[in-house]
Amino acid sequence: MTTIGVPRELKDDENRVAMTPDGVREAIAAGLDVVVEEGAGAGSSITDDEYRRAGAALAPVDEVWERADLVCKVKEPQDEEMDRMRPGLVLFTYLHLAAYPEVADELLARKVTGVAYETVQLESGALPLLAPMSEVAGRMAVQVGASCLERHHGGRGVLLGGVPGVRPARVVVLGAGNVGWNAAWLAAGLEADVHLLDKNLDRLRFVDQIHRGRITTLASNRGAVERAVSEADLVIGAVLVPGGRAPTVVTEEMVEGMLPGSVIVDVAIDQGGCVETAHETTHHAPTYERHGVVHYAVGNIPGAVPNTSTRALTNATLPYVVELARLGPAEAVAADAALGAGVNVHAGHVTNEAVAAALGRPHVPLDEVLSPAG
Ligand SMILES: NC(=O)C1=CN([C@@H]2O[C@H](COP(=O)(O)OP(=O)(O)OC[C@H]3O[C@@H](n4cnc5c(N)ncnc54)[C@H](O)[C@@H]3O)[C@@H](O)[C@H]2O)C=CC1
Ligand SMILES: CC(=O)C(=O)O
Repeated sequence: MTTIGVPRELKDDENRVAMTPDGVREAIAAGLDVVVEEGAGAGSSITDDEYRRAGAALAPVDEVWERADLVCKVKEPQDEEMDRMRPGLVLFTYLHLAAYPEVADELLARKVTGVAYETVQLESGALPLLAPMSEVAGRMAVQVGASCLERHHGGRGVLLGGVPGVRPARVVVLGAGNVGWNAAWLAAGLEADVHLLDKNLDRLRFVDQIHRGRITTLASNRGAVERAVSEADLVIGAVLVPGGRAPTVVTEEMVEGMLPGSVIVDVAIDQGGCVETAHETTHHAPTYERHGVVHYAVGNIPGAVPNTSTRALTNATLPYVVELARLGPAEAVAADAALGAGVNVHAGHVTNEAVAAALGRPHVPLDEVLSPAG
């Protein structure tokens, strides 16, 4: 019988866990075994007893990694976890290998099958396992941006919604996907003056219709970005090329032209960031100042609201976890092309084309190295 392992997360201030007790119940009902690290749910306010009642075995960390055929995590493996990577292990988690090439090197050398939540992709292009955390991060980007704008946090001292007689903050959102739309929606709800940019005009049409003009939509190009950013109190970076490194949309020169005390929240930092002056920060030390502009670029934003995020994540991942565990990776990717797109590395090869391009490594088509017949 396949065993699913769920270890505690080790990334800085990462309080999510990869499976809820309800998820465990469903996996057990599908005929699988689940072993959860003792205390893994504590950060999400889930007790060991809740996991036990759902049917999981609780075990110390070494036993979880040793017993599991499929390890479900939230974030990319940390340095302390690398020695646990072994040939044939299936690791299902956010990997963001374009931003963490050293993690890719380890997974390749250790011949792990690395299935990345963020590149599981439906035929429509949708990213069903990135979407829930993008919804959380987009909404949080507005609340952290509002806080960074406060004077004692280094910001311009502007209230997002203004007050009668005083203009609201100008919020510029780059990318109208799941992060960007959620951010724009929340900022508009707080009565900010919201400008949303994307290269995809159909997406802008959709947002415009839903919000009936309440959000100003703009086609994204260098000129439009430069003008929008120069007038912004808060800029939220939310562009994505699936699997690839984030394109630089805001250059250092544009940052130099921003208002003193304005704020950048670069949510796309987990793919390398779309603002040239952004580098990854942590929940412990989330901001720094560059050219008079406050930068916030936490790579695991939803980790700050784990009660919500853990549940939203399991809601989306569970069917794929069960599919992978029941069928094994070869049968599962043959049965579901969306999962195939999720396989970034297998048996020492990079099997996702966009990830290979971002890493500057050769791409080996998945069906050449992982198929039911093979
Ligand atoms: N830091 C964190 O904790 C988190 C980060 N993210 C990241 O946020 C980013 C955005 O994710 P989603 O909104 O889910 O992606 P998405 O695919 O839903 O949306 C991305 C949008 O960017 C647009 N785009 C691409 N290139 C562009 C360009 N040059 N100019 C303007 N628009 C462009 C696309 O047309 C698309 O509408 C990703 O990198 C994702 O990994 C998501 C969740 C948490
Ligand atoms: C998407 C991602 O990297 C996160 O939720 O942490």
